[in-house]
Amino acid sequence: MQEAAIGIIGGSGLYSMPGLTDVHEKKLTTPFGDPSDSFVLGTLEGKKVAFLARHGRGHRLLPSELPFRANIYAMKMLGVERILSLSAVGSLKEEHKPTDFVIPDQFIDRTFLRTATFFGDGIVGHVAFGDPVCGTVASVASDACSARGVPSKKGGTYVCMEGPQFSTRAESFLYRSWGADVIGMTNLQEAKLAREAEICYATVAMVTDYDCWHEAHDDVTVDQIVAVLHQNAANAAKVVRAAVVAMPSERTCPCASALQHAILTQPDAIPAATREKMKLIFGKYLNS
Ligand SMILES: CSC[C@H]1O[C@H](OP(=O)(O)O)[C@H](O)[C@@H]1O
Ligand SMILES: Nc1ncnc2[nH]cnc12
Repeated sequence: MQEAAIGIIGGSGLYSMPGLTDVHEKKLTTPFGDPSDSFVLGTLEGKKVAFLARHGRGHRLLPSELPFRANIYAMKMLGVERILSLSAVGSLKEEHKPTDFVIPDQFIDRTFLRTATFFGDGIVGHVAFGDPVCGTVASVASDACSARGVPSKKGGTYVCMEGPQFSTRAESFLYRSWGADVIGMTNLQEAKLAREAEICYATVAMVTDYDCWHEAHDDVTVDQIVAVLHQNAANAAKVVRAAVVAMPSERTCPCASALQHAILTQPDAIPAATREKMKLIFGKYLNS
């Protein structure tokens, strides 16, 4: 049974979803271990949603410690078809001001300590990732910002760094020279795994700071991020609600069939244990 069609992942400063009704918690375990926290299931604007606090309630998990595979696998267990992620980001461009929202459509990977695939253990595959974000969910999120009067920009490149330290100034200048828009530590692995799980994914990136490149602004600190996040929280909740209302029920994007031409391994060469472990993700393509 589908327990929720829409998943919401709350990032730094967003550990619950205001306005949820009929709330109950569900603790899930997966072949990839436990998710960041229990899921909070409920109804938002008449639709069933599943909320997960990315770093756990109480903010217990570093970006490098996040159980990305368990989180996305658990979303799949719940029947989630679309994930809307909320994240704090630093701005790499003057035009993206603290409290503005950006809906990224590209990523640059600067992580090195994470596993970001469901493939392996005898099953090999490669999904297309040229467009790493679902166009439908990104448009819905962007329109929701406009409808709620939140300054936002649709499109932009998110640099995903390992952390937990913030960037050096040389790195920040480098990312600016690449034309990147925002920087954070969490979204790329979620986007990759959601694509492999054929779940649509997009992020509302909430600008909290100018990292450390801007001469007229102090270098980023957690205090500064938390202060801006408090200002952003009400806007984040408004945008999520508007996005949930507007999310179409049918999927017409390519995300739903991302695995169709991705698997290389001959079905009879896949170890039985891997086939069993991964049937929720790959099962419909392993029938022969
Ligand atoms: C709170 S400072 C850095 C921290 O904030 C962002 O988290 P999230 O993406 O979960 O909102 C950033 O990625 C870092 O993990
Ligand atoms: N400047 C920054 N760098 C990395 N992650 C962030 N999250 C919020 N601000 C950030």
